[in-house]
Amino acid sequence: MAILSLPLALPDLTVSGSPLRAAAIALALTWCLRTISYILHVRKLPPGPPKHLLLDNRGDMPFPVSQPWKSFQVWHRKFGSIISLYLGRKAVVSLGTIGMATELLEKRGGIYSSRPKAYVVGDILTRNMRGLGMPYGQRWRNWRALMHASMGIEASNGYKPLQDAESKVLLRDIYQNVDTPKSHPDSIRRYAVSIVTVVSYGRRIASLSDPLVLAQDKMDHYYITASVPGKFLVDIFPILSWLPASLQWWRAEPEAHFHEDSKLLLGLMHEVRGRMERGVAYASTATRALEKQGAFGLDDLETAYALSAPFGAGAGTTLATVDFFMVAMLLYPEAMGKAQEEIDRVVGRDRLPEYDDSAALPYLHALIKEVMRWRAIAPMGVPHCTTADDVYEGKVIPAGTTVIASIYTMSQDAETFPEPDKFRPERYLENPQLPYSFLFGFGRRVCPGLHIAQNSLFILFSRILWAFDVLPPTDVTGTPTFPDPDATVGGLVLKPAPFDYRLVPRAAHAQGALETIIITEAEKADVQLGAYD
Ligand code: HEM
Repeated sequence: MAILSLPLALPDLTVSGSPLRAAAIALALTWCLRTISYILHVRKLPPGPPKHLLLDNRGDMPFPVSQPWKSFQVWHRKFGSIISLYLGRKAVVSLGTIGMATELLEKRGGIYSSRPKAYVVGDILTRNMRGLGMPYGQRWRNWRALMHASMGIEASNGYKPLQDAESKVLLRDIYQNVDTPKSHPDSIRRYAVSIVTVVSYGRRIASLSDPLVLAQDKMDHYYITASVPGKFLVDIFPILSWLPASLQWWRAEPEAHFHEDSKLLLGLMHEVRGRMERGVAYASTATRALEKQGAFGLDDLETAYALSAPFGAGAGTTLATVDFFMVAMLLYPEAMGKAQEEIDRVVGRDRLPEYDDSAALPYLHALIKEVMRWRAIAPMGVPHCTTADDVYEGKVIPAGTTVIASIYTMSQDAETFPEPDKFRPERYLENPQLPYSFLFGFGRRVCPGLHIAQNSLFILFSRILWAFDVLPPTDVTGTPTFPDPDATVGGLVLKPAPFDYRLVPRAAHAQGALETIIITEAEKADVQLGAYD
């Protein structure tokens, strides 16, 4: 086991006077031992920016600390496709090519599939029961088996009727509000949220003010706030976690949230159990989990937390991708025109695009891939963590190292994607082997929701482009305003900085005909969706 990750023993509290004094001695001793182990390891790590004894590498970043993926790209160019650095006392290894990430995260997945330890959001706030951050091990395997059962290709196909109906409702929302384009993002969010709540609980969301949405938003808001580096000292100085619980001054707040969240999540799960007992539950991750709770090996609380994964990981990611789609359509109208031309040719004017049209729309598929590559919404994936020491090309990667797939660096690699900053769907037509799945991560932790996500993107993009032109807002003089494609907000998941767009019914459609199709289809969808209310 790596020295860096040795669970160092606490000094005997009974012989050192007061617990506080003992804790201070423990802190000092640990700090010394950690520093020694750091010096021993540092030369064996993969290359990277200079390692300092006291400071980490944040001060060396060529880009603002809030955009580490850009600094990683610069360092990959300078030091190679595998680099190391320090964030706090934590060794971080970044992988800058798809090949390298496949080699380590996939082929050596047995030791590269955990998540970095999170003292507050992991140990206290969620008791490590939220899937995205769950440490590798039996509980994660149980959880992941449930995710596969409810989001594999076949199960995902089962959600297509829902995505079909919800996207019709969305088209009507957009059509009826063309004059208030600022309402479109909320309409699209309602779509995305409704999909993940049906996936989790078999229950659709008709309005964003649904108590389920408000409660989950509140829960996720605290999770994100508590994850901000620096919010809790213990995440920077983990040895503080050795203090007796009664002295852990930071503990009360996340503990209280844990109890509140557990109540909410158990309540949502019991609601499904009740519907199952009454024989009115729609098939979902919850029904699958509860039908075979023993087989999945998850108790009630673990099951309740497992069911929260699609909301946390699936709504924001889909929305961010739709936002970048809008940005790309505004900046590259010729690509939008080509996709519309293909849709018109295949679908015509008398009906909406359907999933059955998928195979006949290669340009649209290329456009979806290019949106995701051009502005990767998860520029550093979700960090993995090693569970054993490893040696790669003579360099040591100790157990407990945070391992990042630098998806931004990969997606902007000019050798694989010439002129990477250009939005050019044609590149995926010219070379159908061009990588794309890396945008969903690597190895055993690869995104389990990727089929659901792809099905959503297909039906949303095809129908939006069939019905509307994406156009920039204009001022009183008619001058258009375009978004800056490099202005982004977020960290783990990126989205464009706030920007405006208009969705204008296409002139290609006779106005009355477009309205008739959109309204008639949405009315049929309302009836279908009644089953999920
Ligand atoms: C365009 C949309 C999406 C993108 C780009 C995306 C991307 C990712 C990435 C990069 C990861 C980390 C993989 C790794 O650790 O190597 C991930 C994990 C995950 N995603 Fe997605 N995702 C998307 C949509 C969704 C959807 C719709 C769902 C659910 C309905 C979902 C559920 C999850 C879950 C539960 C994990 C955690 C997996 C684990 O830790 O084992 N994602 N996703």
